[in-house]
Amino acid sequence: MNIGVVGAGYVGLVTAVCLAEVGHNLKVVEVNAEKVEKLNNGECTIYEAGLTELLQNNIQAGRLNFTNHLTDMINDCEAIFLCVGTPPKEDGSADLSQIEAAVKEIVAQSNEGQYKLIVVKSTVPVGTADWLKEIVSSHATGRQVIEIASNPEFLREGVAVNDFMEPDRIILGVSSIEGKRLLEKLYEPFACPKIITDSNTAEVIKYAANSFLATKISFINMVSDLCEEVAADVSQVAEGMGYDKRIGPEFLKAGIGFGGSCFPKDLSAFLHVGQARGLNFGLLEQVISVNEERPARIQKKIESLVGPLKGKTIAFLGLAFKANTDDVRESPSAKLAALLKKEDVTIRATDPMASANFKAMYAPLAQSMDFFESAEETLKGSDCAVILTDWEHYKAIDWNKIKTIMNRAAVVDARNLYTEQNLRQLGYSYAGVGKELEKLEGVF
Ligand SMILES: NC(=O)c1ccc[n+]([C@@H]2O[C@H](COP(=O)([O-])OP(=O)(O)OC[C@H]3O[C@@H](n4cnc5c(N)ncnc54)[C@H](O)[C@@H]3O)[C@@H](O)[C@H]2O)c1
Ligand SMILES: O=c1ccn([C@@H]2O[C@H](COP(=O)(O)OP(=O)(O)O[C@H]3O[C@H](CO)[C@@H](O)[C@H](O)[C@H]3O)[C@@H](O)[C@H]2O)c(=O)[nH]1
Repeated sequence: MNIGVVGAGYVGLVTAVCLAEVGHNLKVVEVNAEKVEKLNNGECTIYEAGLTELLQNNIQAGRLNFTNHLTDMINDCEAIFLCVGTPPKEDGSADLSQIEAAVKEIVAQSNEGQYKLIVVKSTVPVGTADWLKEIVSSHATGRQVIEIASNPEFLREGVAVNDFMEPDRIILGVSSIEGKRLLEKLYEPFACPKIITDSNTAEVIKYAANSFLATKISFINMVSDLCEEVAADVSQVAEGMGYDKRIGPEFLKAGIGFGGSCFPKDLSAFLHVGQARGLNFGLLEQVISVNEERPARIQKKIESLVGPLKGKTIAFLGLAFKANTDDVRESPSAKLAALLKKEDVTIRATDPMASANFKAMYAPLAQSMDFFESAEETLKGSDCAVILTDWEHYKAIDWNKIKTIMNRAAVVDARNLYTEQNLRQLGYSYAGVGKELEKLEGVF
């Protein structure tokens, strides 16, 4: 099938590459000319495991290309996926201006008489597809046959290719037999449950899924605070809860809280959607509030190990909002850095993939920080190491050697990457999240 994608960001690029991989012909329109040039040369614009190889293979196979102009692709494609941004407005609601502009452009450029399905993959509030249908009918000049469908995306950054190729489910919010048939044919190569529904239901599924996952995280973070008070171990609490099939083990890792381009913005938007209808969505307010307190809690842990912060040097291991991505949107590291800078702290920072993005996105803050390539270089002369991103290779750091180059042997492990006993045996003062095992040492 000939398919178009609007927006070559994290979702658009992965969608296009993966749909090309299963045999479709993809044309991607992206406003950023630099991205288009790089992508057509087979250069991946995001760090995502396995993506570069698939990008290059599919360009070579002639199934994938990128352009700056909608006119280059619009009338060849039966389905056009919208993968543009839906960032938060100041009041927390979703800004749909990129979606609106893209739909108006598609309508303006579409040939008359030709059926076209616009598929909204961006995360949008309930009612968006219906609103877009009104825009289409009020802007269509003649006999364009343009339909809107909703197909929310559930991929996670870092494992996006795998998530796209082997999804847990596919949600198809459609309003006609023609739209349903087209999407079923398009997704035929994917063997997973497919839920065919209306667009309102599809839109609610996406926000509800993200809000539920974020609720699990804030719940375990709340419990982890209690564990610290009563000398219990949150990792074992999560394990003990997770074996219950009704709860499940995923998304129960306590830490510095959730970040990224999705959970914070989608929770705010879902809260806004509920409140706008006069409903009690206070549960989500609490989920957000627990999450917002996490960086300050980590700051307190640093203080508990090194004393007053003024004039101290703190080493940040990790700037990405989680491992295996170069994305720093809503990164907890930026929130902690802003708090520590108020205390006149020197921050030395490193990340294997995300330093450049961090410097670009948090320019004024980043200018007051020092960046290094390796963890070892970053830790030199520091008073405390803070593990902020759960990069696997941080597990292999030789902390025995590092002790000799740090100013003080102290580690705050905001991701519970290490076992406290090991670091304490090496002579470190150590604080994880949700475990004050010092009190239990010698018992187990
Ligand atoms: N990032 C994720 O993991 C993820 C997962 C699922 C859903 N989503 C949702 O998908 C949407 C996109 O997210 P993202 O992370 O890919 O965003 P992004 O900012 O990485 O990418 C959006 C891209 O669209 C381009 N763009 C904007 N308007 C355009 C237009 N009119 N024509 C062509 N290109 C245009 C931008 O230049 C940018 O490259 C959001 O609604 C997000 O909530 C994101
Ligand atoms: O047990 C956990 C799991 C995650 N996190 C944090 O939660 C955030 C989000 O993690 P994750 O969900 O893995 O990353 P995203 O790539 O943001 O993916 C989420 O957001 C996407 C955009 O909507 C959805 O498509 C995905 O299904 C949804 O998992 C990160 O800061 C993680 O460090 C925790 O603190 N504890």
